[in-house]
Order: sequence, then structure tokens, then C-alpha cells
Amino acid sequence: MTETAPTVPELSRALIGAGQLFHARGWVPATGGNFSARLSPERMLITASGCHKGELTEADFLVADLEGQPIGTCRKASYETLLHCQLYQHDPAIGGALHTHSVANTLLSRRYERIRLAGYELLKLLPGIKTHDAVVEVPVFENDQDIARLAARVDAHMKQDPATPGYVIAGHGLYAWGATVAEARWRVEALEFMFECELRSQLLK
Ligand SMILES: CSCCC(=O)C(=O)COP(=O)(O)O
Ligand SMILES: [Zn+2]
Repeated sequence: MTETAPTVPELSRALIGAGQLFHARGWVPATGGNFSARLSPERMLITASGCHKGELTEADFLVADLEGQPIGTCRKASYETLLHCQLYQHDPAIGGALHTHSVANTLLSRRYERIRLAGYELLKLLPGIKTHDAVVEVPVFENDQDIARLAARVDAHMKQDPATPGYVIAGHGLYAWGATVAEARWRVEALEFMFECELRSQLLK
């Protein structure tokens, strides 16, 4: 059976749904966050810069190549487009990438150079993990307004550690991805849940 490539309306719908869910959870305040999906080996659909991610419509997306150049529009793509390009260029199996600005990922990444997650059942939603009895270290990168430089740092890390399950930019937010938008969304939900647990367990100490 041949699989047909997902269409712009289908991918927009999936990304709009992710935005509504993330906004309801408080993970994309104001215009924070950005979302994308692979359209083809060379193209992606990505949110335009400055949209409210809880109120996205199909008009808030644009098509860009994997260098980040918008195609057929003068709208400006997300300020962080090159971080999405890095993921799609790094691994042709990546089909969706989602970025959140939660309280938990912001606070933990201001304190730690990596966020250690151990013993959680939800670890099994991360690539290659089959048991709760596992330890995952989510890398934290220093924030940088030079997104090309930040993308190069992420890329160097992912080439060294291809099992990276997601990453956090310090004081800024989480990037997670998957083969589809749905899988990327589950990974964001799993990581944000575990970050929240880590944050609250610090309050219990
Ligand atoms: C308004 S939050 C600062 C920019 C940011 O971190 C973000 O995620 C949203 O930027 P975009 O250009 O994608 O709207
Ligand atoms: Zn951001």
C-alpha cells in the first residue's frame, strides 16, 4: 500500500489542535512557542512569527524550505525556524516538531545543565525506552538570540547523541519532535508531565 503525503490542511489541523491543548495547559503563554510539520523531504509547514499558539488558524502557517526560506509568501516564519530546520535536516524520519514555554521547563532549565528523569512510566513515550526503569538526561542549552548559532550547537550535540529525546533552552523552552505531529505532541506531554513532577518534588524537599 502506498502512503500519501499529509496535506497542508491535515497538518495545519494537527498543529492547531496541539496549540489549543498546550495553551489550555499554560505551556504557550502570550505568543510563545512555535510548531512545524514536514510536508515533503524538502519542505515544512511552520507557524508564522508572533501568532498566539492557542488561537491558530490555517492562515497562521506558511510553507518553507529546510533552509528556512518561506515559499510563495511574504509572511515571516517563526523567529526560531532554524531550530526546526536543524531537526528535519538531522533526521529524515522526523515529521513534526513542537516548542513550548512552560513554567516547569523554564524554571528547571534555569537551575540545571541537564534535566535528569528517572523511574517514570511516561519515559516509555520517549524513543527507544521500553521500561520505567530507565534514566534520561534532557540536555539544556544556553539561550542565544543568534538562532543559527544555537541550531549549530544543538546539531553538534545530536550528532554525538542521536538518542536525544528533546532539549530545553535555558530560561526559554522545550523542543520535542516525532515521526508525526501526534507523536511529537505525546512526547511534549510526557516531558512536560515529568518536568512538572521534578519541579514539584523539589518543593517537597
Ligand atoms: C514571544 S516569545 C519570544 C519568541 C519565542 O521564544 C517564541 O517561541 C515565539 O517566537 P515566534 O517567532 O515563533 O512567534
Ligand atoms: Zn521560544
